[in-house]
Amino acid sequence: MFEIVQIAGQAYKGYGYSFINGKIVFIPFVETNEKVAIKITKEKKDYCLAEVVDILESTKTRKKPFCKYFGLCGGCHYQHIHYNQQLNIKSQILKNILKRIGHISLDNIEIIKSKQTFYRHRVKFQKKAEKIGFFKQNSNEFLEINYCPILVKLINSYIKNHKDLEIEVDSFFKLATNKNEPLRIDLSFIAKDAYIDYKMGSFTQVNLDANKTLINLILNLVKGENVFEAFCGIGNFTIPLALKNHKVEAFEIDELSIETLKQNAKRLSLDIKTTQCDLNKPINYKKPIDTLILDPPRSGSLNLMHFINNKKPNQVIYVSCEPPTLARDLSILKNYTLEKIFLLDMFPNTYHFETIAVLSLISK
Ligand SMILES: C[S@@+](CC[C@H](N)C(=O)[O-])C[C@H]1O[C@@H](n2cnc3c(N)ncnc32)[C@H](O)[C@@H]1O
Repeated sequence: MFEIVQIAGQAYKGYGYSFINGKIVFIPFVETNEKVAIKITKEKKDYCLAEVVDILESTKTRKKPFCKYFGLCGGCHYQHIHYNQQLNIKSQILKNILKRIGHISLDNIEIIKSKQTFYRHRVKFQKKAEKIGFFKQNSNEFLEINYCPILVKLINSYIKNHKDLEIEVDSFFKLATNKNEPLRIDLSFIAKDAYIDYKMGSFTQVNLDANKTLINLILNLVKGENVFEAFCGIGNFTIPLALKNHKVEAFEIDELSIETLKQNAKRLSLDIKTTQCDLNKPINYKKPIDTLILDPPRSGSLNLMHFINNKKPNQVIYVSCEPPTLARDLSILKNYTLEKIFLLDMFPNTYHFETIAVLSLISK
């Protein structure tokens, strides 16, 4: 049975929402104010999921998606919406989440755009027999692809030319860049000939252009000499900060990442103290901190919030890929004002984005 609804607003994770008999219904690939015919696909106690059967009235910001797999593939959520409107939606969603979960009201979010296609440098493919693909939207069903306009052109050429090779799916980029050569983050925009070499297996940012913007933003924001950096990975921020003469101590759980950071620091003759540790456990750190930077996984970091409340660094820079945990964590901080929030669109055409929150201590 079909229902006709008007889209009331946009929710996180790419959905629009509407209500049927007071119950919220989440619908992908729509935009606020559109009138659509939908079919309910899942009914839960508190909400329903639905799919669009027909668009009866569309918005002016709707456009034709540029990828033939859009709507089938689980990767993109917003190709049907003009880019500036995607940014408005993301910023509104961030504001709503900060208010609802963190009780934080904000007038201003500074939006930083990035390149809309061919930006992704790393990917995890699914493989079925000799075929390469992704999972379909909200399922484990395989979808064969021969092209992805979100991935960099190098990876696309690899899909075309080497489709029938036996490959480890998460080593795809390594193979595409010639077997065992180390991968590289170029830092020559900070210091001549500077770079970070790394191997597959550690976390790295997937959009290298937007990553440059992120590094520059952090370098411009950081105040003071002594920096405590939590969840440092392979040193994506650590090495640039040390190149700019900050005294950084970096903390991370992953052994390979810490080893990679150390090797890169050694080659660049940088004096960086690293600690391999689980930041969910109590942190014992006695030295003064001017700026604390954290870039946790999606789960956020309640433990770091308690550490910050006790330690009281002058400045906190929180880099987050998951607004709900960011909002939860910020609401716990005592004695800090939120100076600025940036929305860096690292993942155009998907619902994902990075948020950078800058806070300063009100009083010790
Ligand atoms: C979002 S990444 C950020 C890495 C780095 N800032 C970058 O830009 O590449 C999060 C990092 O946190 C690390 N991590 C996850 N859980 C952790 C924990 N409990 N303690 C310490 N580090 C952790 C991961 O290994 C990963 O390197």
